Amino acid sequence: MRLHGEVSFDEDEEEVVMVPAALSSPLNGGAVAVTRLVVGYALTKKKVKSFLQPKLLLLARKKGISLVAIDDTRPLAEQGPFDIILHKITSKEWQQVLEDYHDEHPEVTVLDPPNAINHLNNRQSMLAEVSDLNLSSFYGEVCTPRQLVIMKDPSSIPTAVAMAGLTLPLVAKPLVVDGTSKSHELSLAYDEASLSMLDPPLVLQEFVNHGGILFKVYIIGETIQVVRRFSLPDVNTYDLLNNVGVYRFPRVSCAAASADHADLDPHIAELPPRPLLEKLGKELRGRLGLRLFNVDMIRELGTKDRYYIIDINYFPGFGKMPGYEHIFTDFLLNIAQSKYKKCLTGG
Ligand SMILES: Nc1ncnc2c1ncn2[C@@H]1O[C@H](COP(=O)(O)OP(=O)(O)OP(=O)(O)O)[C@@H](O)[C@H]1O
Ligand SMILES: O=P(O)(O)O[C@H]1[C@H](O)[C@@H](O)[C@H](OP(=O)(O)O)[C@@H](OP(=O)(O)O)[C@H]1O
Ligand SMILES: [Mg+2]
Ligand SMILES: [Mg+2]
Repeated sequence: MRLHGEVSFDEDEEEVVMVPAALSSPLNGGAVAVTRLVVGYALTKKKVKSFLQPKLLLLARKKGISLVAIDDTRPLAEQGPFDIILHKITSKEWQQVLEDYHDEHPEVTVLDPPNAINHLNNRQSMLAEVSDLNLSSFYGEVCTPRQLVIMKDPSSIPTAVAMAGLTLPLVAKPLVVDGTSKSHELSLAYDEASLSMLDPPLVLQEFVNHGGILFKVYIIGETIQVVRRFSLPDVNTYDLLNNVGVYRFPRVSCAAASADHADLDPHIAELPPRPLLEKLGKELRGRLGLRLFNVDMIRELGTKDRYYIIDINYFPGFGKMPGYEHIFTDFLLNIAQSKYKKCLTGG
């Protein structure tokens, strides 16, 4: 772990060494460590507004964490030094800058590695990582809806869906997830013929009735927090028989408005069991190689413990999580602590 090297003397003439937060114990020679953790961030304006809220900035400062904006008009190598780089920029140029920087500075923690994030930028690879989870001994079964990727030729979609045996209705989702509003333009298709009106590349995912409530499972390192959100309403047989066509629907479930206090059927609103979420979080961190993400999970209507993962988001709207400022600052400090311990033990 690199010390930040700023040595100064406080009023008691006690040597004070500016070091990363991990070095919170007294240094040899009696110098008292004044801890400081430098976190460089590369985020969009929208993300800075939603994530770097005053309560986070204040608490970070109290905990000795400096959050420093990375200037994308200057070479990254001329900025810093950083202990951690936090980012959510999708451009290939930025990914290359970050990878080159990390080659030169392996001691800097990158949250999260671009090649791991890329898995979530495609709705096929996103769920491929979780299609074979075997968590049934942990209070429930977690799977993914059947889906079909369509790369081109809209006219081929009805036949492809019939051949794949997918059950209507289907949710049509852009294949690429790149942070643009287009990647969130979803539609619900009620009949096969109408599918030829869709615009590939896309993924067609079987719609699973789930009582109109979705569970957002936020994961920050080893911390897991689940909230309820309003979701699309169920589609019953009558709806299917009396509707044709493909209908765009607005972004649902990412609104901050939680459904946690709504008057809901307990069978629908009951949260997934904690042991299941803990096991799921551990599995996904390992499989995805990520520490900052959330999972959209639904419970199939009428079942007690059959869950579907329908979406995974990198660095989502943590600012909507109750108490996120405490969770996130502790997460950053824990990274520094574990690096410091590795330094001490040569681990
Ligand atoms: N297979 C499905 N079955 C039932 N409902 C679904 C399914 N897929 C999506 N939905 C509904 O559509 C909403 C949006 O889907 P999804 O989360 O995949 O889109 P998104 O653009 O990635 O959203 P965000 O990233 O903002 O969470 C879900 O919150 C849920 O309400
Ligand atoms: O925290 P939830 O409720 O899940 O909402 C998030 C969405 O799931 C993400 O898809 C958004 O990220 P992108 O808009 O970059 O895809 C993300 O946008 P953000 O990165 O601007 O916060 C959030 O809207
Ligand atoms: Mg979602
Ligand atoms: Mg998403």
